[in-house]
Amino acid sequence: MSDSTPTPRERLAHQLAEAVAEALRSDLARRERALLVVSGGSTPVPFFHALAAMALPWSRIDVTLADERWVAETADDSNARLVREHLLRGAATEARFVPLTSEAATPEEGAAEVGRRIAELSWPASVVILGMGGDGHTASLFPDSRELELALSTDEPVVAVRTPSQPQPRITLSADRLHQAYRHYLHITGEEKRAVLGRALAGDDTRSLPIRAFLASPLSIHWAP
Ligand SMILES: O=C(O)[C@H](O)[C@@H](O)[C@H](O)[C@H](O)COP(=O)(O)O
Repeated sequence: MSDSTPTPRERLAHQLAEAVAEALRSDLARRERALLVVSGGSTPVPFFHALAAMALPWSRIDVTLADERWVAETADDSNARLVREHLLRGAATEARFVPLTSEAATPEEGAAEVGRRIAELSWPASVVILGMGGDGHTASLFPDSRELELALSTDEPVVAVRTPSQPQPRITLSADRLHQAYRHYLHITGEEKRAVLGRALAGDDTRSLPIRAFLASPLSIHWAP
């Protein structure tokens, strides 16, 4: 295989970027603005690069996050920083990015303001991109979070989340808000996550594997080894 041959994960990233770009174009043919909700972590980076290179009317696209760590945008683990560095570049800098943090010291104090900001976007979203962790979490819906029940049941747009397995306090779009989209794409890679997804598909206890909150409605699964 020559160096220029894309890896399966690179091909996956490009195929997903093409699907998302087509979805955005289709929605923008009938509405003034379109909303794209993306997840953080490491998996999305090649997808962000591929999408940023797509020819789109970026000035008519709003981008926000499925969740965020309550850290400054200068922090290494800020999802807003990840989006600004890897997606909002070139023509895509014209997109309107709406972050999930505020000046408040904690997500609990900032949730009302962030919730108002999120609620003002052009819902239903055109696309929600979900990732998944090895524990079956998606966004910041974690099995060991004491706010999981609330995040799965509230109609508030965002929920402040404290999770023993995570070093930072977080804020997440609620499951109800994440469901308010025309399309949901799950972007995962590797054998471990394929096995987790297989377990999730074989059961129905959402609290143990929160990704299950999105398996009962249309979900386009994008996986590469
Ligand atoms: O803020 C985050 O980390 C994400 O929103 C989170 O839900 C992510 O999608 C999974 O943790 C998978 O992360 P990786 O892509 O790094 O495996």
